Amino acid sequence: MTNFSELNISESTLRSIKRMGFEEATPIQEGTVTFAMAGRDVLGQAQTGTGKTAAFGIPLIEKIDPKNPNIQALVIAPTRELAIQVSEELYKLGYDKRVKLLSVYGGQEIGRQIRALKNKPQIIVGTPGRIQDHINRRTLRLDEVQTLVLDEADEMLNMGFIDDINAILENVPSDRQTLLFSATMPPAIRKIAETFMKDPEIVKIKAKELTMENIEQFFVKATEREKFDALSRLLDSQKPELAIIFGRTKRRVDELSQALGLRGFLAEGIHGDLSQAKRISVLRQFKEGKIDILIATDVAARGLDISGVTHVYNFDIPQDPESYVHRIGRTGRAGKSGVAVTFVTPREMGYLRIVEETTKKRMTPLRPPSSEEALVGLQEDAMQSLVELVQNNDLGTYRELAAKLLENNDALDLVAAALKSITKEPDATPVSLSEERPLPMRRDRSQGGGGRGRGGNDRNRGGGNRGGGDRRGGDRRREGGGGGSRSGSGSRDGGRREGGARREGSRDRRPRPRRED
Ligand SMILES: Nc1ncnc2c1ncn2[C@@H]1O[C@H](COP(=O)(O)OP(=O)(O)OP(=O)(O)O)[C@@H](O)[C@H]1O
Ligand SMILES: [Mg+2]
Repeated sequence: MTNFSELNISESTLRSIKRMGFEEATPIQEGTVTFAMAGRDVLGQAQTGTGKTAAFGIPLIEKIDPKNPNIQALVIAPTRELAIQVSEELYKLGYDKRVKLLSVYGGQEIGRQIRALKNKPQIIVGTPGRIQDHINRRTLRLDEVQTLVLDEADEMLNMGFIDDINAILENVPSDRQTLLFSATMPPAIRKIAETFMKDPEIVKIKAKELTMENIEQFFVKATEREKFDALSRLLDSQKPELAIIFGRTKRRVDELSQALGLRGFLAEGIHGDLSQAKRISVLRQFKEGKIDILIATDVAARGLDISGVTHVYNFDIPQDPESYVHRIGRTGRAGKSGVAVTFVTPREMGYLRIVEETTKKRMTPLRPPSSEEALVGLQEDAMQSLVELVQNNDLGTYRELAAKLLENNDALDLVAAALKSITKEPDATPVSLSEERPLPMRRDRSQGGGGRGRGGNDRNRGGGNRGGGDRRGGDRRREGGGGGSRSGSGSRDGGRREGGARREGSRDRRPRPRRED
């Protein structure tokens, strides 16, 4: 690792970096900063959680002329949450230079954004739909933009944002510098690079595996019906500090959060049908540890940096390996360790193997504890805490109470009763989840081309309405934003697609909505 001071970075930015607590530059930062500060376009790939934001953020901040009141840099991100997070990181990086910055995304009142735009921000971070909306309203002028960043460009492509991005770029000078980043580089990214970039320098951090080594990866083979009990026993035994559970559809997320709530877990769901305010508040509670389990569709999988996520559970195996990489990458960030557990039904095993081929890493089979084993584990915890209390030696008046109890009771019975009362016995409250249809049988990635085989027939095969799920999650392009446009924000985009729709309720055969939705 290299010290930031060796990278020709100005004093003010170095001060900001230091304040952020970064000591040494990560490899992607070293490579990107060097090439980007020399004016080159950069296509950057490095594993999840390795600091790609600052990798583009530092050269971007360095290039801003604080005396120039125009918008000099534009950062486009696929989801609202990510736009907010990236703008926070840029704000910190640009703090000492007094750089002015604004984030614009769907679901937030557009009038407020228009007023804020009049304050002459120098950097805009936003989601594609809302940026375009501002361009159409002539409230955003991009003709002085010198740096363009596409964070998670392949995801934006998957979400169907290509037209929006093309339209945005028509308003950005062609002699700009373009920086493009992701942890995965599926084939489609090459097309984006050719379309949007000039002779890009590819900064690819070589790693044996696509996923981080410090994430332990397991899989649990279980039928659809067994999955929930297996999950709740695993949560009891693994006791994650903060966990993210990914589900395939919005319905799934809602049902899982209710079911986990019934079993006494502090869990909340997040997906694109929730209002923006709700999404932000759930994320905040999770970051503050007020809830310890976040259940999400892929909306949270891209780029979100929440420190302290110890476990990621894929309650439903993702359809494509790239999603897997981004999902599990929410743990094991910035050098920390993490655990990822993927549930897979017997007929989905082919998907598991495809994921393993892509990541070049085998997952270890894991058998969740039986309910008896789970009970034993929890009883051991109870014993441990009793022993610790004894060792702490501050039982005060409790000793007198104990002496009184011992006058009329058997000592063994008393200790057993104390243990029983503090053991958190596994909660077997019955819950009902609608069954998700397993992914179609598939043993190879023959769809090629688009990297994730968008809209492939097998994705829709066997469609039909099951348990009402399609009514809620049927439109894969709308995930992430429906709430925004319907909540009367006055925006045509309403953030309609921001948030990772494509895999949610994708069994609907309805044609995709046009972009005015
Ligand atoms: N040089 C550094 N030293 C220490 N911590 C760092 C450094 N650079 C970044 N970080 C921290 O590491 C975490 C992950 O960074 P970031 O979100 O930029 O990762 P990423 O590579 O973009 O991941 P993803 O692929 O998931 O988007 C952040 O909390 C960030 O503040
Ligand atoms: Mg990132």
